Order: sequence, then structure tokens, then C-alpha cells
Amino acid sequence: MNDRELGCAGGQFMDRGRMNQNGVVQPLLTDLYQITMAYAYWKSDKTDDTAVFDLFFRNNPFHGEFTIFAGLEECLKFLDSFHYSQSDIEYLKQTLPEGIEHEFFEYLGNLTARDVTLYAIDEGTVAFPRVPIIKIEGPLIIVQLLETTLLTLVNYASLMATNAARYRMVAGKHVKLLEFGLRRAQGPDGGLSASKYSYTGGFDGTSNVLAGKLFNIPVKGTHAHAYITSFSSIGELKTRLIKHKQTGIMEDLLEHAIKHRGLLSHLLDVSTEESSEGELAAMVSYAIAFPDGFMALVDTYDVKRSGLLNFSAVALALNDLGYHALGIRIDSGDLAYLSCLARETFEKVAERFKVPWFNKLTIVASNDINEDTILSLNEQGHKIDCFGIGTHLVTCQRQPALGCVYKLVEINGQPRIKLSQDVEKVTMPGNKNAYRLYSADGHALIDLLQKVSEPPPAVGQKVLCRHPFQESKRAYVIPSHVESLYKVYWKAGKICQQLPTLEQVREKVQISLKTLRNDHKRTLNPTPYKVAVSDNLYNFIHDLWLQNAPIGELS
Ligand SMILES: Nc1ncnc2c1ncn2[C@@H]1O[C@H](COP(=O)(O)OP(=O)(O)OP(=O)(O)O)[C@@H](O)[C@H]1O
Ligand SMILES: O=P(O)(O)OC[C@H]1O[C@H](OP(=O)(O)OP(=O)(O)O)[C@H](O)[C@@H]1O
Ligand SMILES: O=C(O)c1cccnc1
Ligand SMILES: [Mg+2]
Repeated sequence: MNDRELGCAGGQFMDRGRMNQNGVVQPLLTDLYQITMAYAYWKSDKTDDTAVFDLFFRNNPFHGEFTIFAGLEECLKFLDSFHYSQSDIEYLKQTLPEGIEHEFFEYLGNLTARDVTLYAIDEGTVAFPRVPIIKIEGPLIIVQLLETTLLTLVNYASLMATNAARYRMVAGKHVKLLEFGLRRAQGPDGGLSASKYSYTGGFDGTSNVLAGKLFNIPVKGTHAHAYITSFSSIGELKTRLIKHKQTGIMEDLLEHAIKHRGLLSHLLDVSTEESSEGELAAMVSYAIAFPDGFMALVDTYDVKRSGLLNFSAVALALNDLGYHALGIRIDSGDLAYLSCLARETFEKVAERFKVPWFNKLTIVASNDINEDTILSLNEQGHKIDCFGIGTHLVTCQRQPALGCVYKLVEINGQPRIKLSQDVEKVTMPGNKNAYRLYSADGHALIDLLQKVSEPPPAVGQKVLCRHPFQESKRAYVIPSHVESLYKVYWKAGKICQQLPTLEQVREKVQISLKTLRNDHKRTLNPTPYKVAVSDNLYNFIHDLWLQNAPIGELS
């Protein structure tokens, strides 16, 4: 294959700005056993051996039937910079068992990923169990050394993107989703990945400022209860003045708010005595700080008896001075009921005070939201425009890990199989290609694995698709469209494809999900998507299985 066929024509596509790699991702971010194996391979003269490894998962997460593949760009950056520094080598000299030959460290010091070729499915694509999302070929020692780091880069990224995509599906496309999870994430790096890959999966933004800067994701937020509780009376307000947006004249915002609060108390049937004066003071001061972006937390004391009254009073006061408030956040209580109550309140105020934009104020809800909460809120009817989601999103509470594995399938051109009592865990040997076959209506029908030596399935031609392990399960498929799933992403020390931006990967997720039938995507008992092998590969696997399975003896 020449460079053009590989997509390498323009040389290395990645610009330096994008190379900005997470400093934690380096060759020593691995399990010790990769390096001890490297020494043993080296000692047994396997430096010229070449291998093929498949990176794949066995089960979809969250009781679902699809997974979003993410993390590829980080894998490529890792390959690009793969090199043991002098201090890495010094550390390994002290850490590895005594007696390691000096030449091995010289060998390690010269290792790069130059001779490695990496094939992958596009980042952001839906992927399925047993279909390798990455296939990697090259010198045995180096491709073995990559295992743990590639897995850590793909597992959480894909889990997170899948989780986020599921939240997006249940919330629908019109509701905004914000990721608020940094404080609850699995440490700083977990928090950054969560923000990045929740955006990939379909979130609209994050509260994580560093993620915003590093990944160019929209950063958004409201304020905490502490801001409200930091005021206990209006006497604490050091400034009440704000410039009228149009006239520029300084006016007393509190005075306007108190006037409106009196009128509102009749309209909303809430006594001003019941409402919190500290909350009013806090909202006034926040509005002075952000007159064009006023968004207030209304549940500190009582949404109905205090929060909505004070918010509406301050928002009307801002309106007197030419500004439009943005909305509210509710962080406790019955979110369906309270969001409806808030919307009703805004509608009443809009009508009574002739402020039509009040109808459109944004209602943000947060507080331990998960997929089930959103589904339940949908059933009940709610008026929430935006969910702020932290803990359950970033910790992937329903399934905290994706089980991607990295398995040797070929060495020096010879297939390798890993047997297991558990049929699911038997590996699919040999160097394979993967195809997605589509129906005439554009839906993905089945993923098909074949030996690389087989010709690709052809449009309009009947293909026998077999279950990899159950002999009787097979079907003929006549594809209307055939997609070859792998592209060469890394070869001869270069990134071989124009890498998409995060925004493009995010779009890809939605496009790819659209190709899946709804019954594969529903939350309850989704239909499994079929993954098959060609007849040729089926026979190859089973012959090898028989060759490798010892025959027991009964006595
Ligand atoms: N209408 C609703 N239907 C289903 N779940 C809801 C609804 N409203 C809120 N929830 C969820 O119910 C849980 C309520 O949490 P919790 O019992 O801690 O109450 P709380 O309102 O936060 O109380 P507190 O005032 O003590 O903070 C949250 O997970 C929230 O997302
Ligand atoms: O609920 P999550 O999905 O994790 O979303 C993030 C939460 O973080 C904040 O809570 P905070 O840290 O103030 O603690 P809280 O639980 O007492 O509200 C915010 O008020 C949300 O409730
Ligand atoms: O901006 C917010 O409202 C926010 C941010 C982080 C956690 N909880 C809420
Ligand atoms: Mg909370």
C-alpha cells in the first residue's frame, strides 16, 4: 500500500497545538508486568517477532446494546510521543529485579512506536462487543508494552461518552445538559476526562473551567447555596446601585426589587414576611454583579414561599433597568412539581407585568440526577430546560468500568487463540477486518468480522453471517451498503488521517447513533445488535479451537 492509499499523503496531519498531551500519559503509565514481559521477550530473542493485538470489549455498559468509541486521539498522541526518557530508564534500573542486562535498558531507551501500525474505527462511532475497536500490528515487544496505556485511554473515555449519549437520548435533543461533576469525579484527571467525553457524548457544556480551556468546551454555571446563605439581611448590602442599561443613570436595584416584591406577593399569594430577606439581599447583590446573566438558586429556604418570589422581584427590578434575567436553578425537592410551579409563576408574572420574556426564563434542575430520574420526570411532565448532572454521570454509577481488553491474535503470521471455559471469553484469532452491513433504509444490520485475506462483502450480494460460537445461528444478509470499519490511523511513525475536532467527534456520535434502530437503543430490554463472523472465519476459529483444546481423559 502506498502513502496515498493509507491517507498519509499530507504527512503528519496533527498540528502542534493539538499535540498538547496530558503529561500523565507516558510510557511508564503502565503495569509493571508489561516491562517485565518485555525483558523476558528480549531475553528469549523475540525482538524480531511481530504481533497483532485486538482491543475490544465483551459487553456493552449500562445494560445497553451499544457503546460509543472514544479516546482514539489520545492513543495516537501517546504513540507519537512514545519514548522512555533517561529518568524513566534510571527509575526502571532501580525498580526492576536485579540481574537485568544493561543492553536491555539501551534497547528500551531507543524504542519508539515507529514500526507500529494502528487501525481503528472512527472516534465517536457506535461499537459492539467483540468487534475490535482498535487493531494494532508491529514488533511484539512494543505492541505488548502499549497494552495498559491504550486500555486506560479508551476504557473510561468510551464509558463516559456512552453514558453521556444515554443521558442525551433520554433527555431529548431540546433540553440542555451540563456536566457538573468535577467535585465528585475520580480525581483530577478523571474529572477532566469526564468533562471532555461527556461533551463528546452530547452534553452542551461543563462547569469545569480547566476542561473549557484545554478542550475548548463551553463552560457554564450558576452559583452555590453558600452565596445565598452568606447574606442574612438587606442591611448587609454594601452596594445597591446599578447603571441603567440604556440611560447609564445609577439606580437603586434593591428599591425596585422591594417595590416589585410587594406587588408579587399578592399575585403569587405568598407573604413577604415568610420569604427570606437574606435571600433577597443575596439575589440583589448577584444581579448587580451579573445584570445580563442573572441566574439564581431558588431552593435555599423554600422555592414557593421565598425563592421564586425573591427571584421574580429581582428579575423585574433588573427589567426596570433594561436587563433580562436568565433563570433559576432548583437543587432539591420534587423537581417535576417545582419546575411546573416555577413555570406557572413566570407565566403569571409575564402576563401581569407585561414582560413576555419571563415565559422563557430558563429552569435548571440538579441534585443527584441520573437516567432513571430523567425518564421519571419525563413521565410526570416537567418544565425543566436544563439538567446539571454531576455524580452519576462522571462516576458512571450504573457501571463504573468498561471491560475493554487487549488480546494477542497473531504472532509472526500465525493465529493465536485464548481458550476459556466461558465461551464469551474465547478470543477470535487471526488478523481480521470488520465491516458494517446496512439495510436499504440506512440502518445498520450487522457487524461482520472476516479474515483479512477474504474479499470484502459486496453490495447486493448475499453474505453468510454466522454467530461466532453457536453453530446453528446464521443468517444470509444482502447489504445495501457496506462500510469498512477500519482506517489506518498510525503508520511509519505518522498519524495518517486528518483528525476530527472534538466538535466533529461529538457530531459523529449523533450521526452514528441515528444508524441504529430504536429497539437497539431503548433503555428497557433493548434488542442486541448482531455481530457475526464469515463462514471462513467461523471454520478457522473452530479448527484452531479444536487444535488447541486438550482432550480430557475420564477415569
Ligand atoms: N419528581 C421527581 N421524580 C423522581 N425523582 C425525583 C423527582 N424530584 C426529585 N427527584 C430525585 O429524588 C432525589 C431526592 O433527593 P433527596 O431525598 O436527597 O431529597 P432532597 O430534595 O435533595 O432533600 P434535601 O432538601 O434534604 O436536599 C434526587 O435524586 C432527585 O434527583
Ligand atoms: O448532584 P450532582 O448530580 O452530583 O450534581 C452536582 C451537585 O453539586 C452541587 O451540590 P453540592 O456539592 O453543593 O452538594 P449537595 O449535594 O449538598 O447539594 C450542586 O448543587 C449539585 O447538586
Ligand atoms: O454551576 C453550578 O450550578 C454548579 C457547578 C458545579 C456543581 N454544582 C452546580
Ligand atoms: Mg446538590
